[in-house]
Formats: sequence, structure tokens, C-alpha cells
Amino acid sequence: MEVGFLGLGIMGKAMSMNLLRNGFKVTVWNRTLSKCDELVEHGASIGETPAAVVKKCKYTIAMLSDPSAALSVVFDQDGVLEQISDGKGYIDMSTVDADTSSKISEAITSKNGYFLEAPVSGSKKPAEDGQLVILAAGEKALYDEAIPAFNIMGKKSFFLGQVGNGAKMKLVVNMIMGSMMNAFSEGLVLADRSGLNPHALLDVLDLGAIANPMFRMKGPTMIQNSYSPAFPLKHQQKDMRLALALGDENAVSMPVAAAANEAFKKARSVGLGDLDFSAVYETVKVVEHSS
Ligand SMILES: NC(=O)C1=CN([C@@H]2O[C@H](COP(=O)(O)OP(=O)(O)OC[C@H]3O[C@@H](n4cnc5c(N)ncnc54)[C@H](OP(=O)(O)O)[C@@H]3O)[C@@H](O)[C@H]2O)C=CC1
Ligand SMILES: O=CCCC(=O)O
Repeated sequence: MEVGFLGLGIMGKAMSMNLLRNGFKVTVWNRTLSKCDELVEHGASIGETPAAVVKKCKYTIAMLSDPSAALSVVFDQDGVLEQISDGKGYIDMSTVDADTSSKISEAITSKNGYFLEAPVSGSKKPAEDGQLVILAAGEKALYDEAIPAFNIMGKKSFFLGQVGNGAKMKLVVNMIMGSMMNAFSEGLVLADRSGLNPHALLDVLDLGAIANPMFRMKGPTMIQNSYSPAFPLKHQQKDMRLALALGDENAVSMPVAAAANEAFKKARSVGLGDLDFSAVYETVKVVEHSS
């Protein structure tokens, strides 16, 4: 089966590599074309444009940074829309808001194509290990067709109904995650400043009711001030922003998420956006001096 893949960042590279390793024929495109080279070494073909990839493939997957990238790849010159036609599928796995997803869905279906949104939970390592959680919504027939690919990229797939539900579910999950990361950072700083060993805090947390893989994985590297990006902080801030907008639409008060968003914005403003989202710890650590 020839599958297209657009966007070979941290996630897209790992996901498309898994498809290749598991017998799929994959045609790839990335805005910075040189990022296709490693995939080509593993047997992928290159499409010169998103349109060229769609033309060749029965369905095409995208994993792009944000709403503006997702829209640009579909609507711009040489974009997906130019070659979408009867029976072709487009699966956007990027984390975007429901409005963006709906705009793409309407455009694809107006040309008799099939659309599925399928954002994922899980980061670089789960992507490499084929252990993502896939939150799909949209055209059920395309979901069924994509199950063999989803089973390679992920450990569990959910079909959540109409377009928008996958995007919303993903934003709710990441809103919780971003808020947790801030509480965790404050806890690490509080432990340190009050004379406790932060490693002991990690051990205690890991044995109690709030033990979780994120604290377990990120805690030790945060204590070492090491933030090699698995999930870039700029994307986490984008997700907080989009989740807060969803809260606005639904009149849901989210003061905890709003405060977490401010911390991520501050981290971006001091140049931490390309580091892992756990680098928000650096801004939590900074003592504000007032005169
Ligand atoms: N990293 C993670 O842990 C997770 C990320 N996600 C989500 O997945 C998506 C991708 O994340 P990730 O791989 O980490 O991000 P990266 O920043 O590593 O990759 C972003 C990708 O988007 C492309 N891109 C950006 N802007 C444009 C544009 N205007 N036109 C075309 N292509 C563009 C980049 O191309 P180029 O190489 O040319 O810059 C690159 O391929 C995001 O929506 C993110 O929120 C979801 C789950 C986990
Ligand atoms: O969107 C990124 C999610 C990262 C994760 O689920 O670990």
C-alpha cells in the first residue's frame, strides 16, 4: 500500500519510519526537503510537493506543527487540495483546533475526498516505538482503511465521531498535561528551596497516587537542567492557547490552565521555545526580585 506522509519533524519522522519498517511503501514530503534524506535511505520515495504526494497515494497522512502549517499545506499552491479527488483520503494527525480541522475537512470533502483528523497522545519515544494513542474523528470509512497504519504507529486508536472531536480531545489532554508540568516544576523548586533532595521527591511521587510516566521520565532530566526536545515547548504553548480558546467558546473557567499558559509564554519569550516543554521549569525557578 502506497501511503503519503507530509511533515517529517520529531513526530512525523518517527511515525513514517515505522510505516516503512513495517512494509508500507511511503512517499514523503517535508517543507525543508533535506529532512527526507534519512527516510529515503530506508526506502521512502520523495514527492516534490504535497500535491505530488497526494497524486501518487490512496491516502496521505500529515504531521505538521500548528494550524497555520496545517492550512498552508492544504490550501497553498502545490498543496493537498490540488490533487484530492474521488476516493482519496487525507488524514491530519497534527494537533490543531476544531475550526482548523473543519475548514480542511470541508475543502477535502468538497472535492469528493475523505477526511480524518487523528491527533495523537504520546511523544517522541512512543512515536519511535509505535506506542501512540490515536484520537481519530471524521470519515469512518477512512478510519477503517487506515487501521493497519494506525496499528503500526500506535498502541490504541479511538474513533470519536464527527470532525472536531479528535482535536478537542487532544487539546483537553494537553491542557491537563501542561498544567501538570507547571505544578510539577513548582513542586521541584519548592522541594529544593526548602532543603529537600529533589531526587527523594521523585521517589516519593513515584510510589503514590499521582505517580505517572511524565514525572518519571521528565523529572530526572529536569533536575539536570537538560531539555533535549521530545515535545517542543512552543507546541505545548500553542496547545494551551488553543485549549483556552475552547474554554472561552464553552464558558469554562480555567484559571490553572491560564496560569500555565502564562508560564509557557514567558518561557518562549526568553528563547526556550525549541527546547522540551519541561524547560518551563527554568522560568519557574527564576526568583522575581522586586525593589
Ligand atoms: N513532539 C511531540 O511530543 C508531539 C507533538 N505533537 C504534535 O504533532 C505536531 C508535530 O510535532 P513535532 O513533530 O514535535 O514538531 P516539529 O516542530 O518537530 O515538526 C514540525 C513539522 O511541521 C513542518 N512545518 C512547520 N511549518 C510549516 C509550514 N508553514 N508549511 C509546511 N510545513 C511546516 C516542519 O517542517 P520543517 O522541517 O521545514 O520546519 C516539520 O516537518 C504538532 O502539531 C505537535 O503539537 C503531538 C504529540 C506529541
Ligand atoms: O502533544 C504532545 C503530547 C506529548 C505526550 O503525550 O507525551
